[in-house]
Amino acid sequence: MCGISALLLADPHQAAVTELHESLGLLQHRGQDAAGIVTCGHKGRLYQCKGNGMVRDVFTPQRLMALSGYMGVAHVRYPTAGTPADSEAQPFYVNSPYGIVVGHNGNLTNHSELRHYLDYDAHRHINTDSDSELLLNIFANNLQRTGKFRINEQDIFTAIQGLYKECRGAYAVTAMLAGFGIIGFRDPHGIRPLVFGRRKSSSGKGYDYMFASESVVLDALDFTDVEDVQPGEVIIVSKFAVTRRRLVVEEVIAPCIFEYVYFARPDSTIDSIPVYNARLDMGVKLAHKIRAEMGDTMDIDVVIPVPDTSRAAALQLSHELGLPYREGFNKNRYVGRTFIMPGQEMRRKNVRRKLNAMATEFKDLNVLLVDDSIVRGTTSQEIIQMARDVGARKVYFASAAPAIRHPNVYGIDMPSMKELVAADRDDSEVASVLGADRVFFQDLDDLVASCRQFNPRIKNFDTSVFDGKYVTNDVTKEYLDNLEQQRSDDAKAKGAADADVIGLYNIK
Ligand SMILES: O=P(O)(O)OC[C@H]1O[C@H](OP(=O)(O)OP(=O)(O)O)[C@H](O)[C@@H]1O
Ligand SMILES: NC(=O)CC[C@H](N)C(=O)O
Ligand SMILES: [Mg+2]
Repeated sequence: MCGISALLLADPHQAAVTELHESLGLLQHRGQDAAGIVTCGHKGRLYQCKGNGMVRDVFTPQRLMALSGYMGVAHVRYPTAGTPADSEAQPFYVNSPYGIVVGHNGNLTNHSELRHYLDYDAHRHINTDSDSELLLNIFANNLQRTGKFRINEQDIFTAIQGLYKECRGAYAVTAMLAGFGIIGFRDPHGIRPLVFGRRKSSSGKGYDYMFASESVVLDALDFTDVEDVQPGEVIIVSKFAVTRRRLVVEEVIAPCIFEYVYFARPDSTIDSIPVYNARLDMGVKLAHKIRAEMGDTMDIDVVIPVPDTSRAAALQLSHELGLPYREGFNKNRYVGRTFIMPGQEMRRKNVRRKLNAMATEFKDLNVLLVDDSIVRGTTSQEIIQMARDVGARKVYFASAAPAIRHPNVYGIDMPSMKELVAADRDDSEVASVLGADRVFFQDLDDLVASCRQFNPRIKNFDTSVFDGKYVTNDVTKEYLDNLEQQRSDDAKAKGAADADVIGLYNIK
């Protein structure tokens, strides 16, 4: 998952960079590998700073001061395609036509085809292995075809209409045309989120406009009239007007359900579903399942969350079961999310660095640990052991999401079935691998109901990691086999040398 934003200020003398930078701080949980901002100022000149690292590492005060201009695009990266190279940090830029900048959240499922097309037919040079650079060049190629000296909104709609036909997979995009304005659009299935809002300009004249992956950004920056960009919709904000059109209305709209389980911040609302409330309800439904399965044999003394994301579900679960809730694991606030870190060894070490079990909350007790999900089992395996080390008697483990048995191809880096601990195991086998006395997984229908109750207009979600049903029909067995070969941890470790490539973008 990545985080994206774009901002256009009504007053051309104000600087967008401060709030773009702030937006990245608020979206850091969506990508910890790279960060970048491109702004556009006087005479349509673009200013860029991007590279590998957390937001706090990439942007020094001096670098921020150099990013002048009243509009811009920003990005935090969690790679799902290409390599971890600095050169794949976003936003991406091409000079022709007009000067285009793009920030992409998602993953294209037909990138090989697009790469071939851009090379052989469109004759566009692609400098990295990133799928986002391909998306940018498809957009650029389609804009080029309009052949205009100066483009207008209709030309942009036409170019994105073409892109919708050509790019398959998941993409929420923020873009900027030099001197013209900013654009936000979402793939026709609405797999990845994007919100849009406005606020009165502090200059007293007109409105500022902003796009962001999550509503928390717009809330924090005092934007009002916040709404979701609709699947297949394009919103263009120029210096003079806001123009929007829903170019494609797909039969199946399928926002990624993993946003509600794990990715999004709890204080965000995505597609009219408040993430925190959905998580609370996941806890209620999971409690019902545990009660039904354990019946009179229920011997749990205490419910303990696995910080951070599971807290909401665990709290409500304990309430529903009438059991005490205790924060038995203390979290080191300076260690980021471990699931989105690259490489199993790094993830494993960081679980230990991040969470510390407090003996007083475990000693001689039967504990129920609650997490939002079990993916590779890295976290659960480590913390079950920690709980035992400090004297827990029995350790039960419950997951607010169902067992994850299939790869993700839409922007979460879970490409390899072999790495998923529940891929070919039943619940008791998973319990034994994790070292738990018993595991409980949420039922998929319950997870869907927890989210859908807040917006019944959404008939489907992308639940592919649980049921193997992919909303784009190009995800075949052959595709998944290839993905496994190219992006498993082992494959990525072999290509790790690429991480040193700076390419055209040198911030050092
Ligand atoms: O089974 P695994 O492969 O370990 O993946 C699942 C775990 O990873 C995530 O935590 P993470 O530390 O990334 O973030 P959090 O602090 O937001 O919970 C998630 O919340 C689970 O705890
Ligand atoms: N997680 C994402 O949204 C990743 C975006 C893009 N596929 C990349 O790897 O940079
Ligand atoms: Mg976690």
